[in-house]
Amino acid sequence: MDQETLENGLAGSASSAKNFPGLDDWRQLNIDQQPTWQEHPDYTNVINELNTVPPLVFAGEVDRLRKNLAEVAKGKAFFLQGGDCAETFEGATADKISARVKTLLQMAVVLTYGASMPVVKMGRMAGQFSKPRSSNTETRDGVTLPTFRGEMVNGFEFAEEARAHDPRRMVQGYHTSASTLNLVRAFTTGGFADLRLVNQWNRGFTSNPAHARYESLSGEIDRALKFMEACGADFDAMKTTELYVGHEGLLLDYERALTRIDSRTNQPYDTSGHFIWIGERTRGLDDAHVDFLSKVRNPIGVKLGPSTTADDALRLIDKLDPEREPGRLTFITRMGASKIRENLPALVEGVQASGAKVVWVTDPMHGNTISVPSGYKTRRFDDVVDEVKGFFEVHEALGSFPGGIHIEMTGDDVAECLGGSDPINEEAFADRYETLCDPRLNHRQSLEIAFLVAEYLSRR
Ligand SMILES: O=C[C@H](O)[C@H](O)COP(=O)(O)O
Ligand SMILES: C=C(OP(=O)(O)O)C(=O)O
Ligand SMILES: [Mn+2]
Repeated sequence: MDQETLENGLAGSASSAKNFPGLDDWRQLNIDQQPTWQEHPDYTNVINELNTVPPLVFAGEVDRLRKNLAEVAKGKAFFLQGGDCAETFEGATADKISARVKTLLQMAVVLTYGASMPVVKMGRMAGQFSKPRSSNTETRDGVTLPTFRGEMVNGFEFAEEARAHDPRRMVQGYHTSASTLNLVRAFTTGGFADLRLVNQWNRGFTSNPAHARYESLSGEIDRALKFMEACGADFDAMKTTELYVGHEGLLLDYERALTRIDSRTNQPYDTSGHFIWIGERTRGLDDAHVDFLSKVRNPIGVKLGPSTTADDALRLIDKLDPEREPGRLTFITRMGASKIRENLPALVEGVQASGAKVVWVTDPMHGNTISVPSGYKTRRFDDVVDEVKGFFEVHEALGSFPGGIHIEMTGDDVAECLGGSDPINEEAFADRYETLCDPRLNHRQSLEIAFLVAEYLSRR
C-alpha cells in the first residue's frame, strides 16, 4: 500500500464487511423507529446496491475528527454542530447548501474568537434524511396515514402512496448525500471559507441596528484580522477549512450497508458520515442502535433527554467507549430550559467520578419544542438561549468543559422559531415556515446564538 492510501484510509472492499464479527448482532435485538419495508420487492436489490457503492467519507477523515474531538474532550477546542432537522432531496440545491455552509462558517469564526480555541465544525448534512417520531400515524380530517419519517423512508405529502415506506429512497438519499458532500468539500476548499470574507459577512450581520449589541465583538475580530495581516500572517493558509458531516444513525439498514472495513486497520467504519449519533428515542442500552454503533470506529454521539440517569450515562460509556478514548463519545444533552439546571449536574458528576472523558454538547432545541394554537411546532429563541446558558452555568459550577452546541438551523430567512433580536413572530409562519419536521433557527437567529455563546466562552 502506498503512503497516501495509508494516511487517507481508503475503505476496504465491501465484501470484507460482509461477515465481519459483531456487525450483524443488532439484527437479533430490539429495534425501534424502523420502517416496515422488508417485504418490499426492491428491498434486497437496494441493500445489495448500497453494499457496493463507494464510501461517502474516508476512514482517515473519521480518524482526524476523532482526534479533533479528543481536543474538545480535553477542553482545548469547541464543537459546533448545525443543520436541518430533516434534510430534503429538493432542498439539496447549491443556494441552500451554500447558505447553510456560510452560516456555519460565520458562526465558527465568532466562536473561535470568543473561545480563543479551534472550532470543530460539523453540518447536520449529507445524510440527515430519517426521523424518529412520537407517533406512527398522523390523522387529518378523519384520514389516518403513516407519519412522515424523513425522505429516506417516505414522502411528506399527505397521501397514501407518498407515505408508504419505500427502500428505494435510501439510494436517492445516498446520491443526494454524495452531491451535498461534493459541494461542501468544494465550498470549504475553494476560497469560500476565506477568513476575511467570512468576517465581512459577519460585519453585514452586525450592521443591522437590531444586532448592534454584537457590533463591538465583530469590530474586535475585524481589528484582530487587520493586526494579523499587518504582521504578515499567511491568509492563503486560512482560505480552506474542514467541515465534517454527521447525522442520526437511525436507519440501520442504511448504516450497516454503508459500513466498510478500513484497509489500514481492518476495523469497520460507517462511511455514511464522519459522526453518527444515537437519538433520544433509540438509546436503549440493550437495543440494536447502541449495539451496532458500538462496533464501528466513528466518533459516536448520544442524545440524552431529561429522563436520563447518571447510571444510564455510565452504562452507555461502558458500551460505546469501553477503552475510555477521548473523542470517541459525545453526550448531547437536550433537557429543556426548565430542566437543565436540575438534571445535568448528576450526569456530569457521575461521569466525572468514573474518570471517563466524554465531550459535552448542548442541544438547546429538542427539549424546548412547543405547539402554538395555529398548529405549528415552534421554539422560543429565549428558551434556546436559556438552555445554552444553563449548560454553561452547570459546567462552570462543576469544573467540566462545555464542549459544544448542536442546533437545528438553516442559512435561509425562514420563520420557524419565535423571537430573536430581529424578532420572528407567529404571523410570519404562514409564508416562511418551511421545515418538514422540527423548527430551525434562521440565518440571523443562528448568528445571534453564536455571538451569545462567544460572549460566554470569552468570560471563561
Ligand atoms: O427531530 C426530532 C424528532 O424527530 C421530532 O422532534 C419528532 O417530532 P414529533 O414529536 O412531531 O414526532
Ligand atoms: C430526533 C432528534 O433529536 P432527539 O433524538 O434528541 O429527539 C433530532 O436531532 O432531530
Ligand atoms: Mn429535530
